[in-house]
Amino acid sequence: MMASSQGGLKSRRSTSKYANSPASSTTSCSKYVPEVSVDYLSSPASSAKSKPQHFYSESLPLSSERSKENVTVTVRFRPLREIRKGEEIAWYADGETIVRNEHTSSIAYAYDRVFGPTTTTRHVYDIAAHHVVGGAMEGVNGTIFAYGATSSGKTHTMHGNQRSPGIIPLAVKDIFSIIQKTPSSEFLLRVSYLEIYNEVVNDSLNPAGQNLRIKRNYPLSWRPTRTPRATTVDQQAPLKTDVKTTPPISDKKNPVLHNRS
Ligand SMILES: Nc1ncnc2c1ncn2[C@@H]1O[C@H](COP(=O)(O)OP(=O)(O)OP(=O)(O)O)[C@@H](O)[C@H]1O
Repeated sequence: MMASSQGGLKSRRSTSKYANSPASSTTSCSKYVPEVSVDYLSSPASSAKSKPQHFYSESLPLSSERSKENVTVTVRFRPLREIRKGEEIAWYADGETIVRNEHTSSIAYAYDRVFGPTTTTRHVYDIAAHHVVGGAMEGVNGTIFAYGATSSGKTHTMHGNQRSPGIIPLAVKDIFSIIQKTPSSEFLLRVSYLEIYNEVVNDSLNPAGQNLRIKRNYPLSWRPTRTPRATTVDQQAPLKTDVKTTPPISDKKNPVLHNRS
């Protein structure tokens, strides 16, 4: 299953948040546009093991025109390859918002959006993710993450391949396209790629960055009065994938990764 959220303008050059297994990217503008971030989360859903093997659920944000909610959940069915092994369809997409049980039709669940097995990742992106990326470029925090049982299609959806790029490459393409169309602004892009597996955080881009410690980006003495700020994974060495379109912005709040030792 995947879920996404959007909301809350970031303060200018505020600390970005990370904590994902596949990827996260942060974009900020050094002029008047506040720092924006797009985070991707995806992890094997151990709790979802009880689900039928062929049930693929995934959530992504819906376009703001379609939903006024800040958090939206969508489901994407992947093609049932297991049918060759005798597996049967247990759940199916009944229209655009309902997942219905094949055997007991009265059992059904409603989501913000349901995508059938023939839906392309591009379509999923356009409907469910594009507006989060656009919002992030305007300073609104956004998160898109995939959640689902093993082999349900999280990697296919988020990462994809050359023929069918996933949400992450499509988002990156959009981000650069927006940057190109905004010559009056300067941008700093940061990308980190982390894996969280069995409660252990590893930097997928740096073999030395294993078993990382999760830190908070506010002092322990400080207690949030309203919305808590995000917990971040800090990194000791500069991120290998920094893409700079301007001289780096000096920001003491930028995260630093530390090995857990
Ligand atoms: N929408 C889809 N269309 C076609 N093939 C798909 C689709 N979704 C997933 N697959 C295929 O199903 C298989 C499992 O998908 P994938 O590896 O993305 O699952 P996963 O959820 O990332 O699994 P794991 O949690 O074990 O890493 C892959 O061979 C993938 O190519």
